[in-house]
Amino acid sequence: MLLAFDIGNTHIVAGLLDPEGNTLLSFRIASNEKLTEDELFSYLRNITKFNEIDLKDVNGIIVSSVVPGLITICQFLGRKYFDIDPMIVSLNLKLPFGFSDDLNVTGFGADRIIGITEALRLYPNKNLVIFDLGTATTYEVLKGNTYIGGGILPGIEMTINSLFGNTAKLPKVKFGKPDSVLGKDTVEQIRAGVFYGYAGQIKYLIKKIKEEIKDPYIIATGGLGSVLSNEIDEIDEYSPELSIKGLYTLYHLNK
Ligand SMILES: Nc1ncnc2c1ncn2[C@@H]1O[C@H](COP(=O)(O)OP(=O)(O)O)[C@@H](O)[C@H]1O
Ligand SMILES: CC(C)(COP(=O)(O)O)[C@@H](O)C(=O)NCCC(=O)O
Ligand SMILES: [K+]
Repeated sequence: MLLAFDIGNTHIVAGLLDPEGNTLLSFRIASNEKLTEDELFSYLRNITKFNEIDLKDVNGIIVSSVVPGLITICQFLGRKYFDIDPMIVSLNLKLPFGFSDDLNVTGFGADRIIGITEALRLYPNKNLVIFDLGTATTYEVLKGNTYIGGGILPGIEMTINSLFGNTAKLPKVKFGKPDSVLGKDTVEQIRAGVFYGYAGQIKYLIKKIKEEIKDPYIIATGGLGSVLSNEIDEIDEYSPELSIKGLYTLYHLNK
């Protein structure tokens, strides 16, 4: 059984996958740099116990992280509780894709590597666009199995938080599809502006990307992707498990 960690700036998504790559369990905990390996293990132990999964069956660990400090915690956990040195996702691993020559990929996010890896396994013969809507939103553009470029923009909740944090009178609102673009009070007007404004940003980005590559298949993932994907018909698929499955695929490519 593979223990996989997808560590983002808001959440750690942990997954346990069987030898065939089926997800037996996945859970989320807050990305907190003060987390210790003992706390992480206690979450893991309690949640697997509740789901009647035996941690003794863990025979591999892989970690994708965009929070450097939390990589170390996963390494301590692997060594202390499993006697396993976790595989760390980076550009040094064997990847199922390459980068076009004009790119400088220094510091390329590990979360982006695993999303691309899984999207390519699912759709090996298509031009691909992957939107990962998390703390930040990223998009990746692939021509066949060559990464030709992408983008990064503030995540949806970051947009809401910055509106709330930088104004005296605006409340923090919950992201979601409002009834109308015409908000009838302050809260509805924030929800309308953020929801349709963010959808518009993604739609325009897709329009511009389609000027660069022909007939791309467009996948969205990330915690904030589901409600937005339903609104944007250019998005072909919302795949919440893309990252965790990408960790399984990458692990077996490098084991
Ligand atoms: N099951 C869930 N529980 C809590 N938050 C969720 C859940 N699914 C999605 N979210 C939303 O996803 C956001 C985090 O998305 P995620 O892709 O995990 O971010 P990151 O990878 O940047 O840490 C949270 O801010 C939350 O709004
Ligand atoms: C852009 C990101 C912060 C997104 O991470 P997340 O929203 O999952 O927390 C992450 O991919 C990252 O730290 N990237 C490094 C810079 C780069 O990929 O070029
Ligand atoms: K992410």
